[in-house]
Amino acid sequence: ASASAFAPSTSNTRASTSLAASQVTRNPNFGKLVGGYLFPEIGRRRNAYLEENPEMASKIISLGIGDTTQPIPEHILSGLVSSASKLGTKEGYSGYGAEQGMGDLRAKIADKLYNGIIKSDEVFVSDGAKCDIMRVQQVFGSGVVTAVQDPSYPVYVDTSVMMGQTGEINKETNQYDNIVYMPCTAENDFFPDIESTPRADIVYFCSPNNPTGAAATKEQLEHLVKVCKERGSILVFDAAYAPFIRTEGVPKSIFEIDGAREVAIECNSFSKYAGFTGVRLGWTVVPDELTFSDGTKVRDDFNRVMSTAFNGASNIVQGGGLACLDDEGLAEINTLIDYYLENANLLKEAMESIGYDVFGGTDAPYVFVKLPEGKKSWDVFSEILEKTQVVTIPGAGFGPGGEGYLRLSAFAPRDVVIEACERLKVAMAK
Ligand SMILES: Cc1ncc(COP(=O)(O)O)c(CN[C@@H](CCC(=O)O)C(=O)O)c1O
Repeated sequence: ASASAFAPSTSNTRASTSLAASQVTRNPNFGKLVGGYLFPEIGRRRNAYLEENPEMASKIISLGIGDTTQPIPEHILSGLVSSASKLGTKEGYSGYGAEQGMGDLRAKIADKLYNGIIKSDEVFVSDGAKCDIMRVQQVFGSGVVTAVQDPSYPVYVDTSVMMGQTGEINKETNQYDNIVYMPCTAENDFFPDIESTPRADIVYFCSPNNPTGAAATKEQLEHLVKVCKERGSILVFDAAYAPFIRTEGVPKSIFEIDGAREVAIECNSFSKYAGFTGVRLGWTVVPDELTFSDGTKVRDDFNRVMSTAFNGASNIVQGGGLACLDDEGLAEINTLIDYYLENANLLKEAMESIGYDVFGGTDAPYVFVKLPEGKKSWDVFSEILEKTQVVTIPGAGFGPGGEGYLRLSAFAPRDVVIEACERLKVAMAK
């Protein structure tokens, strides 16, 4: 069992202390969430293990959370530093900026990353793709039906629950009522048979995918856009791992697909491009043509959320974003991504060498390992942690479709990846 295997998060337990309870009724949607968010739960279990085994602290290595580890390269760093230094001068100081982002950064994203197929005023600069997913959810509200790939990044489901779009979780299936789960399996190359799934208003689709590592082909994305168009659905395309795509012809943006402007929003991020996971810089593209059933523009409502509930991405960080998109910055990004892709290749080869079926890891920083029949991923997570002190992510944490798999992330330093491969080859040998 996936979610229910989590320790009940504090938000699910009634206050048992003597503190005087407020008279405020709790938002019932938060009570529907089962357990805590996946990644803090991984950290909790890691810490619980270390509490029991303090002597293992120096041995712990992580192939868990997809968090970058390589230092920010020189040119990109100079962008951050010079932006910060400017704030110390009269002529360079700036306060609140446009909530939608600096005009020249919006223009540079549209130009350098979309070759002009997107207009700069359709680009909204933010503090990250995860944050924008919740902002997009706020635009859609509680009255929509959401579809997700299964397995997928847990934020889509959890924010749908928080927004009141769902019923309770079905303890048998580990699926929330009123969410459409689109199975992504080894049998369908981790691309869902969309026609066979019920219509949803909003379809979240991540490619290259977290956790499976599958990068959808042009034909697959053309089909996805076509079905969304026919059904009047809005597609939220999460392209946070686009820079990892190296296979010729595989789209890096949904807007490479004809017709996407009428159906799609794209969330993206500098996190994995440039090691900005802690710097916090992302963007969302909402095309002018995208409208609701009453003809109003989705872009206008997204802009309303951004201007009402957000005061813009940091001016320092946006300076770093501008440097990322210089030729020197783009070259540095390529070098960083190559480094992580080599790590992914090492992980893939190591697990295949001991007889596992391994998916992803080619156009993505995640390797998705098929476990032996009947093995539960949370059990394997614990087994590996205890035997090898390597932190991984159980597939069940990404939805019921992830059960029976393990996600390994390629973001650790090279020597750590090599060490982890050696330990896993010993401990997981069939
Ligand atoms: C598909 C996807 N979208 C967005 C993000 C986050 O983008 P930001 O721009 O950094 O907000 C992640 C990071 N997922 C990582 C980290 C865990 C998390 O974001 O909760 C992971 O899956 O390990 C992701 O996997």
